[in-house]
Amino acid sequence: MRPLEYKDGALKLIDQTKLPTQKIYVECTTYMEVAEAIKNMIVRGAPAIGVTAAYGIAIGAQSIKTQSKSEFMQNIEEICNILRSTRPTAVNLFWAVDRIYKTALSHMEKSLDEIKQAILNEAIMMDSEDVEANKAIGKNGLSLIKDNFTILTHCNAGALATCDYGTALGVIRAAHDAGKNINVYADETRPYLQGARLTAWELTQDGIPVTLICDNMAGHFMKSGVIDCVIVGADRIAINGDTANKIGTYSVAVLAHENKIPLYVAAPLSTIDFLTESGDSIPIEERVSSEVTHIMGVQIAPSEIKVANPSFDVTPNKYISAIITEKGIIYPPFKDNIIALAP
Ligand SMILES: CSC[C@H]1O[C@H](OP(=O)(O)O)[C@H](O)[C@@H]1O
Repeated sequence: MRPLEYKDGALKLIDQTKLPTQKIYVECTTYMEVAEAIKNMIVRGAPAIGVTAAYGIAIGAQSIKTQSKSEFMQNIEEICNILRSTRPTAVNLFWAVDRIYKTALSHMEKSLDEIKQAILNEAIMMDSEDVEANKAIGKNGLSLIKDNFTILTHCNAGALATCDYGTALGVIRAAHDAGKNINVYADETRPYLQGARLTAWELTQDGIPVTLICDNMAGHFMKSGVIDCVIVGADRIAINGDTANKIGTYSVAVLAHENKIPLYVAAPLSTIDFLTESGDSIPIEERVSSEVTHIMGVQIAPSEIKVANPSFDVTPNKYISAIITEKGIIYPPFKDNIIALAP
């Protein structure tokens, strides 16, 4: 199940704001439409928004008419900055934009048409690399999942958050396909309900047993011995292992720690920020109030109410048992073991 598909100058996206009741698509033919799709969470999820931005630059490059290479690169820089400005927390976005920009620079001796093609080829390569990375994450995570495990997950770190297969849900898919008879408890994940709307939908589509719970029920099911482990995705992992993920992950992590339940982060290396020492300096996106005061357009709070809506929080490394990547499982001491993987 892929959230995005590039073909002949257009990027077709599943409109994730409409799932699960409607599976409709949005077609982006300009880089501004791609930027709006990321900003408005038509496409979301750290790896997915990175590759989406890469395709956005490729589409933008095709529209640049100048025959001057310096003007072309100025235009590319403007497009990159617009895509960088869409959302601040997922480091994959910045990693992807930087990789495309460097691709353009490394082909400067070529013709403009060849540079445009090189940019598109790089975006296509990043797309397929992400899918392969997710399948490797799934395979590497298998050793942590015992038969008959009940796994709690938060938000959606599934195929819809990546280019396919998912990270946290990649481990869950791999365990299910390996016949481990696992079942999943999915937090609804207020306020945007990625768990209720997306994870529950994905796992149901795949025939993986899933129970939807409200976020405030997670502690009860941990304390009562239902949950065997927690697996979540990530938007930015600092080199000391502190991890930014969907708001509510920190609460889940503290509850898991209190109940001696392992919490695993599943993420590709493109989610590790090798320039950030700790979670203290990870920017946290603040989103619009209406995401809290309305559910699917239905008002549930007074219009004039003051709202705080941080879209992510940071889980300190002491609450994380291991980080599952495509290169293998990273255990504490995270800083030494993460730096060893630095490009
Ligand atoms: C596979 S990373 C998914 C990651 O991104 C989500 O955030 P959002 O839905 O706001 O893009 C959430 O933090 C997931 O864990």
